[in-house]
Amino acid sequence: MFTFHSKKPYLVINSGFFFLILEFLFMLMVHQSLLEKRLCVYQVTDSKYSSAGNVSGSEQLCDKTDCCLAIFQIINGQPKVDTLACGIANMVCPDATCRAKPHFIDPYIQCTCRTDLCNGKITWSPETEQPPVTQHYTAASFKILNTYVCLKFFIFDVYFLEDPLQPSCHDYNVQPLCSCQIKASENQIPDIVLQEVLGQGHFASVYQAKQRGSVVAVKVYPANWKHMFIKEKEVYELPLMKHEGIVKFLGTGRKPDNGSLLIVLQYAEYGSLHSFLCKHTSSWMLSMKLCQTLSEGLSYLHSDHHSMHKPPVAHRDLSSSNVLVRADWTCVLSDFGSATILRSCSGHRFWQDHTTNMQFCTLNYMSPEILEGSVNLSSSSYLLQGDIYALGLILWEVWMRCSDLFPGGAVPQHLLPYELELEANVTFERLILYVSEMDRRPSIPENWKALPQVFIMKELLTDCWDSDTDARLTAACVVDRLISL
Ligand SMILES: Nc1ncnc2c1ncn2[C@@H]1O[C@H](COP(=O)(O)OP(=O)(O)OP(=O)(O)O)[C@@H](O)[C@H]1O
Repeated sequence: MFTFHSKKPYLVINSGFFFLILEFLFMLMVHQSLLEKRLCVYQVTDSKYSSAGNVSGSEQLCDKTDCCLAIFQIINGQPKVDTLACGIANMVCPDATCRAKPHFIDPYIQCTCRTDLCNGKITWSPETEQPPVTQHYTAASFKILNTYVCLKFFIFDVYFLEDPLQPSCHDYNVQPLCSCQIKASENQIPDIVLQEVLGQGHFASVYQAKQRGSVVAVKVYPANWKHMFIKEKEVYELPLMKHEGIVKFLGTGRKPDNGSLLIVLQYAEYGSLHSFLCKHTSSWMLSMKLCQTLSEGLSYLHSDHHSMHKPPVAHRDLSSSNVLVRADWTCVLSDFGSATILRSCSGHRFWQDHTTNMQFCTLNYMSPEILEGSVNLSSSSYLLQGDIYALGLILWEVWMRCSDLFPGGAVPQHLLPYELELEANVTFERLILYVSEMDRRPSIPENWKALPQVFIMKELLTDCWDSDTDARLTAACVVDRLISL
């Protein structure tokens, strides 16, 4: 293997051994990079960010990623710090320094970078063609304007490549909202009188309100969350979004006193499915009505009526809190703040890379592939499949409150998925271990086994929350299976 010349020693290595050494060096580098933990500037208002690593003063030692993250809001032409912290697990950050990218959510910009404390220094060039500005931030100068991101998000972006060899594709273009689409079309809706608060979310508050004698629900976004308001409004305003399974959208408006932005919706008398299940048990027929109307709503949301310009929409934050129950015990989908419109692509190929699109979904309902960050970035169908996983969990929640499924026994209190197994405060770490690594799901009670329909129900749940995303049912199939029950 080795040949030494007497004067000049040459090392002659056979190719197998050469590659072995290369592999060893590569493993060593990987090992080193794993040992080396990234240090990021830390300044956030949302304590959830602290779970991304150990915080010491204004610095954070990242646990799950090599990337630092920075989010800025442009105010009066200058970037102001919004969030500085470690990125989320599996984030990809090709840049060594923090080079701000125009964010499709106006007026924010963001960067990810992979050198220590790189997120404390941003290079940003405003659209006005001014020379690039490099801003340094010290811990003392940070002024946090808004809480922006929580643990519950993942990140992607879309790139398109013309490919004449592939004139049509079977997938969808994940449609980012660009600032050119933002039209200030909100009108002041007259005669709205806000009454009691129905719910308080991450960005908005929902009120019961009176409008010309009718009861309506009004979602109020503070003026500085305009981008979230626009994102949700855009989904409601899609063609053919009127459906029995989707909460009726009545219009938008603006509060004259403080500029808050309003989305006016049909009022759902029982509130969220979550609060309904907390207060009520249901018969078999009622639980089937809830499940079926919910699945029909999702099936419609996912449907593609291409010729009529209704693209499929992935909800991406499906949970029992984002499903409403009307007076006739039918379910409607609501809260499209995280939804993604999947536009058909023709003559284009695309792939997705990690930049930004926030997903504020509820931890318990995050599918294994989203928890792991191992979503298939070459396809957008994973977004729909993520909804199906959440749908399976909600069906389980409904059936767990069905008195006919616990004959002679007490119906358990309402439980969120995994609440029994992992207790009320489910953490990301415990959930990923349980759901992904152990491939476990909410347990099916023993009582159910005596019932004739349980086999189909179990199969339906299993086929919704399968860890193999391609093995999951479509929402339309879920509807069919429920009808067969
Ligand atoms: N149309 C409605 N009728 C009755 N109650 C409603 C209606 N819309 C929303 N709510 C109540 O308000 C709560 C919050 O609504 P929504 O999820 O739209 O707000 P959000 O700010 O997006 O919340 P989150 O950030 O937690 O998803 C719901 O869980 C529900 O209890």
